[in-house]
Amino acid sequence: MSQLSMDLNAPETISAAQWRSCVESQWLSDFDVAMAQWMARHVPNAPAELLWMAALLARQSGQGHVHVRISDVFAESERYGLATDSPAWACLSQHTPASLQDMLAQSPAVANACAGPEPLVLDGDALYWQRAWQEECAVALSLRLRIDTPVAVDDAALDALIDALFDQPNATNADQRAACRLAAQRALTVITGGPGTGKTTTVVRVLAILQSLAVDTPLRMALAAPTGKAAARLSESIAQQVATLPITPTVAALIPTEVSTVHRLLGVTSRGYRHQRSNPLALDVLVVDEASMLDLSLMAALLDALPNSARIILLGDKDQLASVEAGAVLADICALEQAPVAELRHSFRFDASRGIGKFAQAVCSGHATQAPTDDAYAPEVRRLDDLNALYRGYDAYWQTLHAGAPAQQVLASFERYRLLCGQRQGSHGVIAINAACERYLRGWQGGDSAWYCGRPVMITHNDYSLRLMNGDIGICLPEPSTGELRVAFWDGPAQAIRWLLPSRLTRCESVFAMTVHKSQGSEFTRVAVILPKRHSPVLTRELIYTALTRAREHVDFCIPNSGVWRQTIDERAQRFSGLRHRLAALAALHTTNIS
Ligand SMILES: Nc1ncnc2c1ncn2[C@@H]1O[C@H](COP(=O)(O)OP(=O)(O)OP(=O)(O)O)[C@@H](O)[C@H]1O
Repeated sequence: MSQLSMDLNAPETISAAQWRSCVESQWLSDFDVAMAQWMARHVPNAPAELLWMAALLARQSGQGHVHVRISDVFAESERYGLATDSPAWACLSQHTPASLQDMLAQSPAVANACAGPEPLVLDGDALYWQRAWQEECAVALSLRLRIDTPVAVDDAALDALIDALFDQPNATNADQRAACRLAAQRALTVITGGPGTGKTTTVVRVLAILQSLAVDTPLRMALAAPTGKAAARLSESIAQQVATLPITPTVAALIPTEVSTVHRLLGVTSRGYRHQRSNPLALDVLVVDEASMLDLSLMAALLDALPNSARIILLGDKDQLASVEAGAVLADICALEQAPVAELRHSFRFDASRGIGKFAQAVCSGHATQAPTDDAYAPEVRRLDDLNALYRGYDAYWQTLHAGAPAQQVLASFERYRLLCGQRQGSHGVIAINAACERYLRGWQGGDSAWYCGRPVMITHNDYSLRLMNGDIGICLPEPSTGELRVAFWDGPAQAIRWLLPSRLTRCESVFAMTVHKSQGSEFTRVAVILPKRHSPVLTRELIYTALTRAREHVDFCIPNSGVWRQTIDERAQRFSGLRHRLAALAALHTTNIS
């Protein structure tokens, strides 16, 4: 789908010149136009209104929204990028929201809140792609079923297990104890908290409790995360935690320590996922870490593959950015009334009264309206606008590299520092900063080949034949036995290295800098956050919070325009979806049926 591009010979309800001007003004992408043109070819006499709305829906989906509400388009046309002098607005504004809704409802391309062959669905005044509508309905039903299913637990046994696994109740473990209780009593639980609040500590205890309560029946439990990086991090900390628990060897042996990616768990094949309703996963309990990164489509696939009897425990930080793809499932569940959510508020990593911990709270609450220039957050958080100084953050990596250290050390050294940009484009975007950082670091090395010793690359798509996932990072180094340049990747949890020929990596890019979005699920000792000179809607409070909490010890902020900082803190990330509403409506239906 992403290969689609504008078709200059498409039927001319809307002229090629009009489409081109939408792309040139950056209101639409080539892909958005191609989607509308596809509609023009397949729907006889498609009116211009339908095509503009299809293009607008494609644009909004690209920004992570699941649907477009017609009333919102009229009430907030600016938010949708509809300039008053644009041909799209000239066409749409001839209508009232109700008349546009009626017109769309008459179209053979639009189904009326039901599954069917039509590419679009109108549900109330919300317009969806057919697939997204079906996924949202399925996710809502499956989550609601679990929220409403009571789980019988022996309370006395549960209390005894919690007492055995935790110190006496105190201010720092009270939330964790409550999270364990909730997770034992519910078929769906969200355990949310910022960095180092004990999500892993808690979930390991939850698994020990569930297994102990099941007595002699071994539970089939699995752990998964949306990215390879997040899976590797969880694997490491779970294994450490299980080893320290006061539990019997039998229970310990049943707690999984291997963490798979969600894609791998589902078993990706060329025809879709191996596990789905007709071939469900053989599981009683599934834990998904970094659940804020789960998009609607992946969540739908996961729930489809899980038997209804399986419990789900989602771990994540509800204040972080949502998934790259459309949807915000974790945030939607957390926003429900009486949601099965346990929040861990005490951070064991950051002191809430200083540095990163204090600044993260100020960002989250919207109080950090001043860029971090004062001493309130120093020395952990600094403002540093000199880009060359930020590039020098890679000095230690460059030294490890040129000392001829083994690949493991070079990869580990690279993981200690990262430049994080708010966006891809522009003079302070990922593309330009990567190029500038490469020039700066390579200055003395000479040569201009694309593949050079020390080039770090990130894979930009899932490549199952090479066992590489979107987001995996490798470094170009001389392979020790031949001295030839190859790309070194971590291979499994045992610190092994896999070497691949650069020419086999067809879709990858240099990664001295990455977007904050792409950094989700990763952690570094130090990060530098680079904001652009002009504000854009992707710059939000949640983006700053996510960037800041990627760092374990230190954060530098490069803020070329102080006004952009304030606008960014004032802007909230919003995802338009019907999931929250659908979950609430299903609860109301349930209550009515019972009464
Ligand atoms: N109740 C507790 N008492 C003492 N130390 C704790 C407690 N809970 C967690 N810790 C410690 O705090 C640190 C962070 O815990 P943990 O890794 O479970 O947090 P997390 O929320 O999963 O972190 P991350 O943000 O990396 O995902 C660990 O060193 C852990 O041992």
